[in-house]
Amino acid sequence: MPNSDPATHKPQSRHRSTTSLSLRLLLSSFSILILALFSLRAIPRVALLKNHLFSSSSSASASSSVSVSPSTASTIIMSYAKELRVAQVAVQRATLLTKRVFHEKAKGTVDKSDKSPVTIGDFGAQALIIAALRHNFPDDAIVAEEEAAQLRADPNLADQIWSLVRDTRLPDPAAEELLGGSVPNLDAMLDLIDRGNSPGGAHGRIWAIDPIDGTKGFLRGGQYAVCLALLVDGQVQVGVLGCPNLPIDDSAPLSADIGVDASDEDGRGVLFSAVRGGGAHSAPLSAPTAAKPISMRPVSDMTAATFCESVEAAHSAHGDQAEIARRLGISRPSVRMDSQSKYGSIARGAGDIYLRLPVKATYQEKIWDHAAGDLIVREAGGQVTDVDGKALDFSVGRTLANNKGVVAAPAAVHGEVLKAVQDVLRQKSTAA
Ligand SMILES: Nc1ncnc2c1ncn2[C@@H]1O[C@H](COP(=O)(O)O)[C@@H](O)[C@H]1OP(=O)(O)O
Ligand SMILES: [Mg+2]
Repeated sequence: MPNSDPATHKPQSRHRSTTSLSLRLLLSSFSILILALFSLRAIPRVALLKNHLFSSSSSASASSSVSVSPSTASTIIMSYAKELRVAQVAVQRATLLTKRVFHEKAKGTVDKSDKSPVTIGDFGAQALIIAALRHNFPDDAIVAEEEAAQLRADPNLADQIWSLVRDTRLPDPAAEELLGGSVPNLDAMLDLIDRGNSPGGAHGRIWAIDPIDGTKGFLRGGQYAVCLALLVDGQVQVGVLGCPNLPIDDSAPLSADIGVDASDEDGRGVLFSAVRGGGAHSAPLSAPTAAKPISMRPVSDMTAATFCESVEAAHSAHGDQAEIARRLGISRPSVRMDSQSKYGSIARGAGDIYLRLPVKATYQEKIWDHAAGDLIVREAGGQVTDVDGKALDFSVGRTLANNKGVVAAPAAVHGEVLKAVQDVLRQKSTAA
């Protein structure tokens, strides 16, 4: 029996039935595709699949980002939309506190057990960020740099921090409400600070916080950053860096003196953020939602490249880094600045390369010093590895125990930079 049109009961032509069959086939394949896309979207690890499919093989196991269409990027960002929003606003609020301390002559500095400095700004910012995370994601683990033991033994110091935490509020009531509002009292503040004691690891959701990265820069009046990242099963999925003393303007040149006598006035204060697979963005620190995409600058002429390094010679080997730059033919002097501001600066193409060669063989980098910056650079088109060409491994605890040093550069030239790093290190070990 030929098919008949139910409306007219007239027999349909063969051509029409073939067309409708193809149309049905086309429609069902389309629905399967849509269903597949939706189920991927339901899994926050859609980006992981994308990175797996497209990951660069130019340098060992390091992964770098690839460009995706704006609609794919926004789908990926949607997977972590709440985490991103909370992280951005939590960092913004914490910088309101750090900026107050930055302008004080006395910053309530004490030495930690490892002799590194910590200020009332570090403790206060950590309390505010953890309060926001606990309010929104009570089941997530937290790895944060500071602990409250010293404050419990020093009520005067604890009081100074409490008055800062109590009085720091975002001007936008809705944003403040998103973060859960004020911390109730001093004891609650101390407990919050101590909530950052997770051992880290390869499983589950773990936030990594450095409340003031570059404390030495903060004390000197240089660059510093408030850093927050979300790791899921050991992979960085969200990264946010608040840099109060960097220019808002992504195209502002990286002046040689950017790391000294910094200020947070006159067009300064930038918020970098990234969601894995969704690209990297920057926004004024005062307006986190006004984010614009950023990308690394292509390096067509290595001699004109700008490389960034720590101010502190104890944190990275200036001599080795100068030799690497010489081998690469880089003619400009390095730009020195404290903190993960270096990652943000190369991610937006103000600089090109970030080198962090180990000074002490035994030092293990901390995950909170790199997680956000690593993702932001990779999402801006960069590649980040250690000196052996391995991707930074955030899955082994509070430190990057499987890595030595950091080499961050645009993906296209990372191999060339890494080769220079390895040549210099090989030469040094042969000479020793
Ligand atoms: N020997 C070291 N090598 C590398 N990084 C270090 C060393 N000692 C301290 N750091 C860390 O360097 C970070 C600052 O980096 P930068 O030099 O890029 O500004 C700080 O978080 C600091 O950690 P800590 O806070 O424990 O002192
Ligand atoms: Mg730090």
